[in-house]
Amino acid sequence: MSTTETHPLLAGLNPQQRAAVEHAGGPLLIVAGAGSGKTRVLTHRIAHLLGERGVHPGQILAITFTNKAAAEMKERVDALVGPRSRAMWVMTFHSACVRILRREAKRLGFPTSFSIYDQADAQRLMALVCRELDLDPKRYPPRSFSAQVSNLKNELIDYETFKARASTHMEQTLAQAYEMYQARLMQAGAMDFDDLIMLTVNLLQVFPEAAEHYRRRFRHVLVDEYQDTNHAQYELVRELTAPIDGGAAAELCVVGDADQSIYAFRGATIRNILEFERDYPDATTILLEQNYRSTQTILSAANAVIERNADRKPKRLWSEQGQGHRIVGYVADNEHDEAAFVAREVDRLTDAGDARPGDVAVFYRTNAQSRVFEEVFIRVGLPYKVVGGVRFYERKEVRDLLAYLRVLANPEDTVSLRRILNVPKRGIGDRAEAVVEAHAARERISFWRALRRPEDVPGMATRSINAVREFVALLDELGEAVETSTPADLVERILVKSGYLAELQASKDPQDETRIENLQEFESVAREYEERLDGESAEGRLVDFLEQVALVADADSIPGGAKGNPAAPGEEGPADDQGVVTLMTLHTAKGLEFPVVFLTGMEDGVFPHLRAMSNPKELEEERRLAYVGITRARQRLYVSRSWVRSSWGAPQTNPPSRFLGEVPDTLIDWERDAPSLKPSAATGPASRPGVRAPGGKPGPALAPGDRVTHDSFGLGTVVTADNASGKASVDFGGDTGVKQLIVRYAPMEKL
Ligand SMILES: Nc1ncnc2c1ncn2[C@@H]1O[C@H](COP(=O)(O)OP(=O)(O)OP(=O)(O)O)[C@@H](O)[C@H]1O
Ligand SMILES: [Mg+2]
Repeated sequence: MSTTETHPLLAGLNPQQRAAVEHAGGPLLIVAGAGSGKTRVLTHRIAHLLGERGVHPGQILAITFTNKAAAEMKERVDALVGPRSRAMWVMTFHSACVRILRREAKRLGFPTSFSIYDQADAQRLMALVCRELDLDPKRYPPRSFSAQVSNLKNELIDYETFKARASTHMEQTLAQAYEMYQARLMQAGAMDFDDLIMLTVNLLQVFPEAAEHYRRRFRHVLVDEYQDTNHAQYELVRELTAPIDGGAAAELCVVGDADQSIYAFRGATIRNILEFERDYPDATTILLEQNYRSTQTILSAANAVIERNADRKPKRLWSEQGQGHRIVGYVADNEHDEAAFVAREVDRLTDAGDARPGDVAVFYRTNAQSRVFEEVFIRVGLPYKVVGGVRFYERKEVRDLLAYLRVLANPEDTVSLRRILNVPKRGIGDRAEAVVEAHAARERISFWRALRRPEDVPGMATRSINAVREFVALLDELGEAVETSTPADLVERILVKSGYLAELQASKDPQDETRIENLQEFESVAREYEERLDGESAEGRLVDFLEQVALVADADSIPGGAKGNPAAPGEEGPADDQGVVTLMTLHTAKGLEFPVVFLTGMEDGVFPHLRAMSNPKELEEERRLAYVGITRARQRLYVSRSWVRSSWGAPQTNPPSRFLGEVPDTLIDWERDAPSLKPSAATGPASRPGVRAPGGKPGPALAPGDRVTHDSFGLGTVVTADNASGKASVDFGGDTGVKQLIVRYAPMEKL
């Protein structure tokens, strides 16, 4: 590679990558395995468009899958081209659609300030609809209806179409619920997440002027993680890149890896990538084969696993990074021991100067698995953050506050309005709510309009009428402040004027203290939003603020992000920062990379997920998820499983994950390949050299019959104790029953 004539932008790219960056004209598909630089090609391509081809940033639409990925891509482009990147749309499908729909909402019969219902809101609304239709929740579970409607929308099937072809009774009932659900959304001036995509596609299909506008605007459309687009998103891309009158279509560049498709359950279809060439006959395809991320050992493991999937184009990734470290395996006694092992290893790596906490990621299959890691990490003082999962925006108090804000932005938002009707308690009970609802339905007026004239509602008690009047007056008063206040000031006003804060402050429940902290935290979210406006006035920005919140509150939300936690993991982190360990699900890990990765819970029934084990198709999806997990690691990979794991509070033993068996033995060093808990085991991990306890503090020596007191479980009696392994089972009686504890980590004292 001669560097003398190479533009700096193109240095650091291999010939295939360079070709992809320089390609001009027809559609471009880049298919390649993990870590081969697909995302890097996208960012460099954008920089090249701006720098070499005179493209204006406003003409670029770059789509990523998660907010996190969008933020990272923006950062990378920013580093390459500077503040000019601001005019560019680098965002998720959902964010891009919101932007389009805000401008065009009127055409579709929605107010410009339409609300966005996330999954929880959508499920709530569906539950209301099912109740209104008098459906037996056992036979017609609202959650399942909500999921099915979501699937239909991902396939761009509206309720009319579905109704016309519904044949079974079940389908007809679903069609009815779908129709009413849409009507209620429309009345509320709200869209759910799937509507954002579907309605944008509708808009582009039904209004040629609108379509023309966006096709002329976006001359370059780039999509990362294309393998995870669903049908609706696929159509959206097609619409945006259709030829314009008397001109050419926008340039389309998509990158993806069929082996990393992990969202089939959300309607993503690998078809989109496998058949791109058929759908876009003049497409150019570029393959990338060199992996720049991982050691050969890690790649070999990933290749060995993914090879088991049928129907895939074989490809072999190679790396120039050498074999590197072998994979380290660990069989834990239980999930606490597994977490302790991870904590210990992180300690060891940091002490040895081999890694910083910020270099380390811990992956697990389901959100719930984070809790034990959190507990153990807190106990040993290992700093961490959870990405996704523990959802700040799903906490009750945060949702209540959001509901207030949404009602102020749009009082027709009935779901939100009903949520806060009696929160804090103000004497508007279920009965009053029900009569208002019935009245609204009879008079064909909105809930809000009915609420404004409580004296007209038949069957309302005088006391309720007064309570409703006060509530309406409160909203009117708050509503007057919307145009003149900043979102953070509005938050404060709501908390004070509604009495919400006072109620929490008066409470003796320690949980309510946490609630207050969360509300404070929310206020800082609003303040941070205002700071990001860069001097622009924040007054009257409620709708814009809510939109941003709705989007981060989506599946990949980063709760810690609101607190300004250390920046993104990996190469982008500030150099002087030790960072913190990142905990996340495998799904969230997509597209990211870390020097050190722990793949935990490698057990059949956990990963692969129990649900997937009897279904070959789903099992293949789980295997792709394993491939995603393994290929996040740059230098070191750990795999662990637990001998016993509690499931619904009861201990359960799972066989090792079949994916472990698919990794060649020669690649793994088992630090421990059997649990220490087996009845006859005389020596435990504590007695082994090289296995240190973090903190190193031995627990109290226990014997059966000893009395102990535990911070959470209270008084208990030791049933069995194995002082060599440091494990004990303790009977706490009552609902708690017998618990398996690792004595040195348990917040427990011997009496
Ligand atoms: N030509 C190159 N020279 C040096 N480093 C590279 C090159 N191409 C990519 N890399 C580096 O390799 C790593 C992986 O790249 P990138 O994240 O773009 O891969 P990807 O194909 O998008 O992976 P994934 O499939 O996991 O999304 C990054 O750290 C990137 O900077
Ligand atoms: Mg990528």
